[in-house]
Amino acid sequence: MTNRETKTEENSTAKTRQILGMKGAASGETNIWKIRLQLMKPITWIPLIWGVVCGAASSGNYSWNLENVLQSATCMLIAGPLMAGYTQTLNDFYDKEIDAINEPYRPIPSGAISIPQVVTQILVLLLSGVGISYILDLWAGHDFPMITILCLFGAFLAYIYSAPPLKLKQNGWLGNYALGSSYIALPWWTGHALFGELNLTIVILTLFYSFAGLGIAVVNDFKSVEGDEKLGLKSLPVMFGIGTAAWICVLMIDIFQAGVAAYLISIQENLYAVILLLMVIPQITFQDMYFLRNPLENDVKYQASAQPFLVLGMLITGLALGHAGV
Ligand SMILES: C/C(=C\COP(=O)(O)OP(=O)(O)O)CCC[C@H](C)CCC[C@H](C)CCCC(C)C
Repeated sequence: MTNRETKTEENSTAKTRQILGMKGAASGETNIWKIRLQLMKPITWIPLIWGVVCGAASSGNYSWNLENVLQSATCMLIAGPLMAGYTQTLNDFYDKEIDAINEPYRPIPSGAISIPQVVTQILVLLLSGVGISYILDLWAGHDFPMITILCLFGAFLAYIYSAPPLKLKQNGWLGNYALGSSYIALPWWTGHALFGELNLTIVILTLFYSFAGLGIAVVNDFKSVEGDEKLGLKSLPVMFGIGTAAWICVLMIDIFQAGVAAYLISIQENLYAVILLLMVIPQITFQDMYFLRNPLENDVKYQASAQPFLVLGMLITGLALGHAGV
């Protein structure tokens, strides 16, 4: 490959990263809609959308008719573009200073978008998310507006995660559990509540599963150790050092998935439990091959290789719960 071809390829990768809201994005974008989309970090919508699918599966009531498809698509719109978009924009709004150190090319520290434009975006996304949640509750015939309540709860969690005085993200344990649970449990509850009755077993099991999400959330912290340290953010890599934090991270991911498999065995869903355990094996392999060897270099590579198996395991669990009628 010639130098010119390599440069062109690097440029297009940086552009893609910019649109998806990933680290290493290109700077200098002037189209305001692309900048707005970058702030909403579309890459982060995927787990929330997937969580809704898992919840629909665990309700045991999802059927492939047009109304259910449209209702689940609306729920995914709320969870992904609207509420995850709101959360990410709000987070970047409160992270101006730290992003100026860690990711200065991001839209706010680079000055690509003004503060009033950012505030408008936050409000529009939040109000649309809450409004459409209420419409979805009416459409699903809910006496109690569960989807709206979950949406408001998520909005509140997103606020205390990013904004002072609580700013949960400053604490490695609390912040990452809030992140893990709102990416696993919250959309799961929403999908389940849309098609069935949300119950305590689902709530507790998904909160348990969210500890694996905590591990995944910690992987995200290795990229920003320098800025976090300077600004006193107590992420796990800052508190325990890179090596120990990487081990905490992988143990959380593996042990809590295995715990969920043990629960599936306890409710006689043995086949689903075995499939879930089989999904953990490649994750352990990638932890050994990439992450534990060099967490700073291989964080993204590890996520890209291992995450598909974690999320498939979530769907297997959802199907098992739906099958068991939990
Ligand atoms: C902003 C979030 C993560 C980014 O964290 P951090 O600043 O450490 O990372 P970067 O350096 O990459 O910026 C996510 C925070 C999640 C939050 C606690 C709550 C999310 C709420 C849901 C989006 C609400 C979904 C409701 C729906 C399912 C009805």
